[in-house]
Amino acid sequence: MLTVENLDVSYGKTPILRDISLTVDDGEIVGIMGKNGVGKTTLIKAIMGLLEASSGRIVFKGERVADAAASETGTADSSEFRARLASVFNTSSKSNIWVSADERARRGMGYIPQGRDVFPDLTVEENLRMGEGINEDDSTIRYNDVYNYFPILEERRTQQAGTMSGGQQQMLAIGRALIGNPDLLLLDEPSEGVQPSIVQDITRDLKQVNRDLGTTILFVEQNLHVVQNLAERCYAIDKGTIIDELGPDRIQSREEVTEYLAV
Ligand SMILES: Nc1ncnc2c1ncn2[C@@H]1O[C@H](COP(=O)(O)OP(=O)(O)OP(=O)(O)O)[C@@H](O)[C@H]1O
Repeated sequence: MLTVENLDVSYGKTPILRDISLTVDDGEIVGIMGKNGVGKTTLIKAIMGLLEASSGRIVFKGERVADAAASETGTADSSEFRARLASVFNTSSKSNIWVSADERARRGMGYIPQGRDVFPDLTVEENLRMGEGINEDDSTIRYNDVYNYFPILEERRTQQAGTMSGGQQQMLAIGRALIGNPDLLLLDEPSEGVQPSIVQDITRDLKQVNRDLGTTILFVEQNLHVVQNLAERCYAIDKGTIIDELGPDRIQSREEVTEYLAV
């Protein structure tokens, strides 16, 4: 479903992610855990196409959606320079394949940002409708699915999203992504600002979505419960680099997991 190879991402000249490689198989639920500020959001945004890589590749469903050849300095500036050189000399640059976030969404990536970004003044139903149009299949089925997983959204269909709790807004953001019929759901800290009992509900619902619809899930988290109860496999990230990969047995070890989390 997804392969990330040797990805570097910088903000201006400040390198943030270094040599990130990971894979997510079709139908898998994979977590990326790490403490505050280690680069989790940066990674998920780069996969979604909201940030450009300075080097490395991202392959989604067998097609490259980002490919920036390795550069000496590893900054975005040098890849721009390479692209300019390629155009001056009329050579085809192997680097700088870049598929926009919109197009990645059309190809099947669904993104649930940190903080959810629901439209506070729109109703629940209007927010869900924002997920349409990405994938033009029969979305009636998807609405039924969403209301089935999150009955509270059906109850509150006409309520303004901004008046709902953090957990309900998170359900709405997941529902909005599901309306687009994604093959891969990318979630940025789904537990943030959500009370613990609702975190458990959301974890259970995401597993159910994965089982019923076959949706592949990649999430970043620093919440122990979510990591242990949602991930089938997990990468640990620190200072912009992947430092460990944990299988199911190690994920169940509280000591092993907490070592990588801010608890
Ligand atoms: N727009 C930006 N410009 C410059 N530096 C940034 C920007 N956004 C984030 N950073 C820096 O990049 C690093 C990684 O940030 P990122 O948000 O990816 O971490 P994170 O692991 O998601 O953290 P958190 O758990 O707090 O959300 C941090 O040092 C942060 O200060």
